[in-house]
Amino acid sequence: NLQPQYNGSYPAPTNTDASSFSKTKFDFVVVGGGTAGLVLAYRLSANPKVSVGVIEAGQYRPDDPFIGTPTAGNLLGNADIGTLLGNPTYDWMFQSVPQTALNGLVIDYPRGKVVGGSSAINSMIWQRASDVDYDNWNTVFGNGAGWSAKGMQSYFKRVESWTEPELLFPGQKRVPALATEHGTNGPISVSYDTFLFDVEAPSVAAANAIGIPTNSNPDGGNETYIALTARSVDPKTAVRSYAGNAYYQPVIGRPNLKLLSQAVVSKINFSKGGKSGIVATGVNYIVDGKTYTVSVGKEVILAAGSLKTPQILELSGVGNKTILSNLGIPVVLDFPQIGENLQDHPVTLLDFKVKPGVLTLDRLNYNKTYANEQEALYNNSASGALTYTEAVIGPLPLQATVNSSTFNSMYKNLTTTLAKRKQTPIQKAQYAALESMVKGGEVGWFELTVVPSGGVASTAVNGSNYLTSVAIELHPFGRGYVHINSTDPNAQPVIDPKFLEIPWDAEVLVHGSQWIRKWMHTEPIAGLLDGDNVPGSNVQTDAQWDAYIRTAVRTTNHPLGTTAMASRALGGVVDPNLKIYGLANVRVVDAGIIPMTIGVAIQSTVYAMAEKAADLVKKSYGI
Ligand SMILES: Cc1cc2nc3c(=O)[nH]c(=O)nc-3n(C[C@H](O)[C@H](O)[C@H](O)COP(=O)(O)OP(=O)(O)OC[C@H]3O[C@@H](n4cnc5c(N)ncnc54)[C@H](O)[C@@H]3O)c2cc1C
Repeated sequence: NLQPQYNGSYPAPTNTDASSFSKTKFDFVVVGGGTAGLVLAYRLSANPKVSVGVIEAGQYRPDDPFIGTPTAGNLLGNADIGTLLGNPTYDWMFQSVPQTALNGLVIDYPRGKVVGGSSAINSMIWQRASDVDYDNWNTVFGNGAGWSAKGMQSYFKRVESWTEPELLFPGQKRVPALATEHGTNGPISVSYDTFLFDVEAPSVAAANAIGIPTNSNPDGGNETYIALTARSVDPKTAVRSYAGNAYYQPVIGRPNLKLLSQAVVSKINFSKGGKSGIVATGVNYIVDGKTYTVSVGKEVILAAGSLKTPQILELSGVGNKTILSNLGIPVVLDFPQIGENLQDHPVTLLDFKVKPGVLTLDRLNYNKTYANEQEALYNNSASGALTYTEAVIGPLPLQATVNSSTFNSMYKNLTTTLAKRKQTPIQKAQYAALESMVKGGEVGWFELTVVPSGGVASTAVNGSNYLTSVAIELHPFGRGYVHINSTDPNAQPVIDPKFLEIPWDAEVLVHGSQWIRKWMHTEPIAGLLDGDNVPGSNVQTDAQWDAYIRTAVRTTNHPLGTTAMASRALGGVVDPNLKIYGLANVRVVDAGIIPMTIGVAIQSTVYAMAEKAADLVKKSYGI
């Protein structure tokens, strides 16, 4: 067996316990041992003179095969296939409030609750956005050149140990520039699928046939069009590479790094009135129903994720004073922008029947002999179907999926809608940037994907094969929020992504879904399919598609923006050093600081941002 073996039982012990942790005064307390939090822990504790304490609500599960095996966990973030999502050992299992524009539909919001956070349960897709997305962080949001695409590039490389692809898609060339974009000595292994099913290459060829080229270097500043997508998987062992095994396991022995697992942070404690202003003095956390306090020497770093960091701030008295006062929480700092500006990529689902004999992932579910064979291959040689992650992904400019008259009419409707809305300063800046981006066609607006299985858009019939295509809107205009409605730190926050509340967002998904159907009816993929499944071919007109997608919207699991990095004038929550305005020593380092959605899946950006944050923290203290 190629997997490294942890021979003990789960949850595995870390290197501290609740009581000894509370007796230590750490230089830095990191709240959340997830994707970004563990990058901070790894980098800051590299200096033996710096003490770092990490508090993580989930368990420590080194070498857990459900986390490690690419297909065991999940293929698609929001699908109930697999063992990680909807399983309280790994997942916070949040849900949105009923979505007004989706006839009250409630959206499942999985979030990693384990050492490694969401990187332990995600779909492992590894993408980098087009330059313009990061350049906006510099110019539109006022954060300076360090946050531009150029300023971030060395941090993307610092994360990665990249291995070049073995297989190539139709239309793909080996370009040396792909290698120079990537790092080769970083903690996260980045590689490509070595096993594909029968539907990927024909799908790419069909897209090529209708004018969508293959992009041989999607990481070189232009993400658009179809690529063989990289993934965070170790190519030698075919095991998921994530914050837990890449940024924590190797440094568990550092005496100056303590990670307390299964502990829920309930509050940051502040002192007020001194010349430094509002200073965080420590953090409260709950283990087995008992509350402990740990003190902090330098800083509290919040890395609890975009849906939990605002909750911790609000429970600590930092947030909208009306929300806090209604719950009887004493106000430390009135900060109405905390928890606002929630953005996410909405996705809608379509599936198609695949002809008998055409290999898809479904065979693992209904054919025990095949499943056993593939399991043996995985265990003995790190190969076969169990190594699979989604490979065909294409962020397309909107103009590639709709004709110019449709584009012009959509754009006109958009400007009319926006003109009627009251916009906050950050929304004004975002909408202006989005309008210029969509017209420029430099970024992906609508993303196509191929999932070689059923069970996502509809219930799979045993013995049948499917192709699911997930249609994602990459730069939505909808803006939601996450806030508390309870003083209980274990209660889930109120999450409202406001999916499709701006009609443009629905139109993008309607036209995108129609494009996907056209694509799937194009050879050579058409010859492998047995017709539309869900929605059926009775769905034809724009109005019928609109009605369908409002039943089929899910999250792509990329919530962000709830503690946005932007200038004060725009209503940002953190400054370009990721420090919360108005607090002396609290930083946020998680997906919440990303000010606006980017045109790709976000994990590589979260890692790179956290690497940069570690440098910023070190610089502030000369360590
Ligand atoms: C199901 C799913 C699929 C995804 N697929 C992809 C993909 O394929 N590609 C991609 O690029 N991105 C993907 N993403 C998104 C990506 O994984 C996340 O955006 C990223 O990992 C977020 O990192 P983070 O550091 O902000 O938060 P997280 O990694 O979620 O870390 C937050 C940590 O804080 C802990 N925590 C929270 N509250 C408390 C508290 N009160 N006390 C103590 N600890 C606390 C949590 O348990 C968690 O470990 C996916 C996400 C999910 C959930």
